[in-house]
Amino acid sequence: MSRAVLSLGSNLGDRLAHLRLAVAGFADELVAVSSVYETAAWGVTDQPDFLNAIIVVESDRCDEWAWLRRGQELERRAERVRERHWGPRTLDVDVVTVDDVRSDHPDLLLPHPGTPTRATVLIPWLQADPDADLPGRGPVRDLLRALPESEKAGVTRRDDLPLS
Ligand SMILES: Nc1ncnc2c1ncn2[C@@H]1O[C@H](COP(=O)(O)OP(=O)(O)OP(=O)(O)O)[C@@H](O)[C@H]1O
Ligand SMILES: Nc1nc2c(c(=O)[nH]1)N=C(CO)CN2
Repeated sequence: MSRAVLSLGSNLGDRLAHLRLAVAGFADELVAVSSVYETAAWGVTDQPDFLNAIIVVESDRCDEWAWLRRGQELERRAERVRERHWGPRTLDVDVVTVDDVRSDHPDLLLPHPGTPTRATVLIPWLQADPDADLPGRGPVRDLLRALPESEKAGVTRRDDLPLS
């Protein structure tokens, strides 16, 4: 059995519809789903706010590469156009972790290297799985506690935007 944590993001077009498309694409494998969070853009900051969420999925038919391919297929279905690094996108599906798998292959870095510093990942992940652990780095709860308040301030839970 393979268990993956996937980060969903959208800041173009109908953002909620794009996240819902991703959740529907993993409907048969869903174990946990966070709320939707509205988040100020990090990295490239002159772009619209994102909606972000975390889903936890499980299957005995997927390995880490299959989870990546499934996410990329959903990005294509959302008509994502790659224009700019860290730029606006209809749908981003990042593989945050797959069990304890470590990978330094550039096409699939695991755990996803941005995870420890991204409140946009850690906050919804902790909600979806209060016992979450980032392999090699420890409890998500502790990583989140270590982040500056300024990083967390831009992350707002939006329970008025249900994923299903
Ligand atoms: N853990 C991972 N999850 C998703 N894509 C990954 C991962 N590790 C490496 N990649 C590679 O990253 C490339 C796409 O990156 P993308 O344009 O989505 O990056 P980004 O989302 O803008 O930035 P970031 O990865 O820092 O969030 C793909 O070629 C994909 O194979
Ligand atoms: N708030 C927020 N900002 C971002 C995000 C994201 O998912 N949320 N993704 C990016 C590229 O992956 C760049 N910036």
